[in-house]
Amino acid sequence: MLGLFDKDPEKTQQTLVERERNTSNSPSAAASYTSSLDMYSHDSSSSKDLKPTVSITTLSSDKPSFLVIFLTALASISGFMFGYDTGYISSALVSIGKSFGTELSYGEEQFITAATSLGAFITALLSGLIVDFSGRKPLLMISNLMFIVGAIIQCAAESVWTMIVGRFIMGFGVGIGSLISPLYISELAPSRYRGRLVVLNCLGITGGQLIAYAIGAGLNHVHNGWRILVGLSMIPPAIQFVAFLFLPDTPRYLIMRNKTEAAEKVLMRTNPHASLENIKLKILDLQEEDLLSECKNPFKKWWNTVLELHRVPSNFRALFLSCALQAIQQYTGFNSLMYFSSTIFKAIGFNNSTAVSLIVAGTNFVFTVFAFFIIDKIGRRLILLISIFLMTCFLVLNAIAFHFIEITFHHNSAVVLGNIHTWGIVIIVSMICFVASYAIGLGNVPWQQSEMFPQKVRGIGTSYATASNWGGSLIISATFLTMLENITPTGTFSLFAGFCVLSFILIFFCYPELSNLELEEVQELLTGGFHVKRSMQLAKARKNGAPPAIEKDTPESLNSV
Ligand SMILES: O[C@H]1[C@H](O)[C@@H](O)[C@H](O)[C@@H](O)[C@H]1O
Repeated sequence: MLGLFDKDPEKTQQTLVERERNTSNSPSAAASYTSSLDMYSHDSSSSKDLKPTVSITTLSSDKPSFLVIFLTALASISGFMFGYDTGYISSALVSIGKSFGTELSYGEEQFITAATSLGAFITALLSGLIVDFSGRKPLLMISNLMFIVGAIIQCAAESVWTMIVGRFIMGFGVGIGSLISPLYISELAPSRYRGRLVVLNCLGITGGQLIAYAIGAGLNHVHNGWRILVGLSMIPPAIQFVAFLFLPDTPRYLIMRNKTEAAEKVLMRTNPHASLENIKLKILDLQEEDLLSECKNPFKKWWNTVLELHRVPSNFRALFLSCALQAIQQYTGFNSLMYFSSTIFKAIGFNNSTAVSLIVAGTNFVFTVFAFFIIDKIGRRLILLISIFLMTCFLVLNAIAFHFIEITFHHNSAVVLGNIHTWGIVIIVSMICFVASYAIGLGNVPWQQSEMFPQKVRGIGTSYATASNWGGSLIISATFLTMLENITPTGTFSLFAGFCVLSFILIFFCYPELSNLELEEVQELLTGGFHVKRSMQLAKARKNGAPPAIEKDTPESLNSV
């Protein structure tokens, strides 16, 4: 199972025996920090009988240390930039046109908006290929430079094409940040708080969108106000860049690069209450997990990793689930509201569209805060199912309400025939409820993607998933208005509702509960099946503080869901 056992069985045996001894010699440490989750048959009483075993060291069940919270907040600046840069464009578009001499055409507006998603799509894929060589931190710092260069080009832009180039380069930063920030956070976080800490990054995204909308509304009537809006976006990446000059990379990455001492230092600083003994055990866990990737030629190493992502069934299950969740997040239509809410609300006769956009972004933010408090308690699976069930209900309500409103859509503008009436109110209320339902679950859980992959394929696996997100975002933003025109709003929202129903079924049968598990445990869970039932028992046991009672698994029991 782990490469360790294939390569040097004697050393392996020695290590494991030593670990057994360490743990039993120090019962208090073992009780407070260490638990052994043996997913496969193993008789610990006799070293001769040791078989492949995963022994997971839980460093601490305490709250995350100050350093972990600080690093999470700092990494979440990337989330903020993601939100701000995708958020400011809707208000900037209103005034940009006049600065370039003529009003922007519909196509130009689409290009300017989509350039960022396209740039993000490209770098999300590319940075996955290099993240295990370059490190997490340097890539985040490169994304900071791209944010700044992109913003400078836009601020100075005198033509549409310069603007598009600036947005495209900024998109490079968004793509890298959206991949690396949750990865960095989840590799540092204690397992019990991982969900919440990754949601902090989502709070950054939704907060960034809200602030961009608010500042955009404030600068609406200021001459060249959009340049100020874009200029302000340079401050957060500059702060992140300088701070990261002095801060560490993740222990998991440092182990991959054989920097054991540096990893030990980081683990000690991020887990101040853990004993040195347990830190060393944790390092052994991480080294065991990394052993298979020992290979001198970097290209071969990379290629082996790609092969392993696709060929090892547990990795492929992780890939399937993480890409599916990101695609579901986009294809169920939330961003159509984020980008086009003013168009929709104008269509039903509600003229203060800026206020409505602010309400949409505000609801998204407030309910992401709510998700922050409940995600590790309720669990990702249940919260996702509730979220998608509610989204379906509100989408259906929306589709019905639109059926009773006469609207004609024509070239990015909509004309409502008649006055706003009861059905208009139903649409506004159900859309806001739809946003709230999305934000408590589907808006966040897909970004927990890093936890599904073992260390070795985590970089590439999460980059596929992030690219699925940006690909979906690109497609929805490019087709939504066309869909409204061609298949009517009722048809469009029914289509999104249909996606929701399919997604619900997929998640119900395939998505295991991963909260409270160590990152190293998750891949074991995905071995031999999705193990949905088993995952729920395991997560519950972990939540209650007790290491789960391990029964001996046979291949058959592992195959049962
Ligand atoms: O998780 C985020 C968040 O929900 C944003 O509001 C949305 O615009 C993004 O597309 C999504 O990935």
